[in-house]
Amino acid sequence: MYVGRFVVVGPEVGAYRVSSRSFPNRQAVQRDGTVTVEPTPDAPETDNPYISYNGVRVTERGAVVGNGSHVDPIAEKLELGYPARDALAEPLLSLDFEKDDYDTPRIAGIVGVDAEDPTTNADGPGAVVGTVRRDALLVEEVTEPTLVATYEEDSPTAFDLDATAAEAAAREVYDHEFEHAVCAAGVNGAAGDFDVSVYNGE
Ligand SMILES: NC(=O)c1ncn([C@@H]2O[C@H](COP(=O)(O)O)[C@@H](O)[C@H]2O)c1NC=O
Repeated sequence: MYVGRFVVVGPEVGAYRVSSRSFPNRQAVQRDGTVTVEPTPDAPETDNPYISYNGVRVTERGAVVGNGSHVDPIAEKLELGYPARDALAEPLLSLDFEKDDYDTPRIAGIVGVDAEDPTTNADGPGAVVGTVRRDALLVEEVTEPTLVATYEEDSPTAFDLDATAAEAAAREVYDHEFEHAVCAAGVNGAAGDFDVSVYNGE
């Protein structure tokens, strides 16, 4: 099954996988707490605005994962002190689904939300996941690893993630049977202390 890009988001571990039929020549590059999805040096030129972006951004109040340019404003709103639910919801709503041939949804999540955050019920680290599609804006707290993908699995649903560490999470989602894996990133930890890892296959 092809589900396109997907995130898995839990309170202390999360991951993002790029799967792609159209733009497979891409890699995940880590610089400190940021993972950028970008074309490989041998990739054909494209003017598609949706294929290069930061897919992970770590902040002091949670680690953001997602499939496009909304990751940056979500991280910035967290850093500004917005509650996690609102930091996730506002950029999804204002940027909306992608204006491509597929109306590709934007998907995102925040891992390791500070226990003080007013929009989670968690005593320890919390997590929020969301998507904006043509027909919905869904944003909710989750207490177990939860998947949302761009296609098919396009509403948050429980996901059986074994990994508890960033590197293992990146590998696990890369190796998942969903088709056309390209690259992946993993994150684990809690606010103020996150590990980030990327995996681009062998
Ligand atoms: N985030 C990404 O890495 C990404 N890769 C491709 N897209 C969009 O999704 C469309 C379909 O891509 P594909 O056939 O690779 O699933 C592309 O034309 C592009 O508009 C993306 N946008 C959202 O997922």
